[in-house]
Amino acid sequence: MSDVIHVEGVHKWYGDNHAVNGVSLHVREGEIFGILGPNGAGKTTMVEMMEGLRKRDDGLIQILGMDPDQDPYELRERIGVQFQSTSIQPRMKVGEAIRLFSSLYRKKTDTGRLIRALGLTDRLNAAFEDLSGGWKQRVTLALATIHDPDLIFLDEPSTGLDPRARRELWDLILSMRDSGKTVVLTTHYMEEAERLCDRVAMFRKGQLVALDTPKELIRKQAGNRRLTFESPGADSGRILRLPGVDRVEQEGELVRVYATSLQQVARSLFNLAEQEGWTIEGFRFESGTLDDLFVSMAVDREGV
Ligand SMILES: Nc1ncnc2c1ncn2[C@@H]1O[C@H](COP(=O)(O)OP(=O)(O)OP(=O)(O)O)[C@@H](O)[C@H]1O
Repeated sequence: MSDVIHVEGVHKWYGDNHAVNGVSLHVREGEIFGILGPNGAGKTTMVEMMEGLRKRDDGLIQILGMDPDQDPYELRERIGVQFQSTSIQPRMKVGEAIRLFSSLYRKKTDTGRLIRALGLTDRLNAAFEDLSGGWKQRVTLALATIHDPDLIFLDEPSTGLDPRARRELWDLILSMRDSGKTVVLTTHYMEEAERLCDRVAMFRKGQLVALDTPKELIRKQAGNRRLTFESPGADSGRILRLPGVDRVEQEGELVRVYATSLQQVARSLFNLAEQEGWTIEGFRFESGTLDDLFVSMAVDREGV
């Protein structure tokens, strides 16, 4: 598989703020590549430098073999960028928006097919502002892909959608990959990244701190597995001092214990409960999620 995106040692400063700090990564043809990180981590800056919307200060970026700072117009024909729904005229009808966007590109495509694929046939006469969140996202997806781009950038595509609309949108994104497109997706939802992404890049304070498949990221992360139980009397301070425990979370009666060796910690935990006279109910082992990884990375790096 060839690389569609090649980023090498890229930096961006806003005054003294080192917003992107020496990032290198490759995105392969036909994958869904996730970009994750807390607010202000540099995700938007990184993605917009790839799209040719912001200029880098240092390093190399090649998108489909082009330098976005040198060939922005050529690049625009080959990539699709999903705009926020707020950038579309509220009274514009769906069909009008599709015709308008289609006229902006040299490449002429079968818009009828796209309209059918996204299920928009019955919505062509609806004004954009009258659509629900899920339909608005479908329209912005149609507008981003109207010129049949090879590479599609999606920025938090499922924000504000209800669970059903989110799942439908995920199916659409997966079908794009199935048809050979490469998708770069920025998201705050770990579940979205786990479900959709072939590989995930985690950003923090302008740096790339991890890059792998969601499964490998979770597997490699020490202490990302946990055991969970309910107990009215559990003392999280005491549990944290048990050998092998990395972290303890307590929400009311619910306790989550993160550890590398869960078996050993489970034994000590039951002993502790017996000594201290508190009960353990609903005890279970749970495998880690990207959410856990995200939190533990934030904790590690903040030193909290
Ligand atoms: N146009 C700008 N001018 C000055 N500083 C900026 C600009 N855009 C972003 N920044 C700063 O650069 C850093 C990275 O911001 P960026 O928006 O790229 O992060 P992000 O990870 O996309 O955050 P979010 O998830 O909140 O969108 C932040 O400290 C932000 O305040």
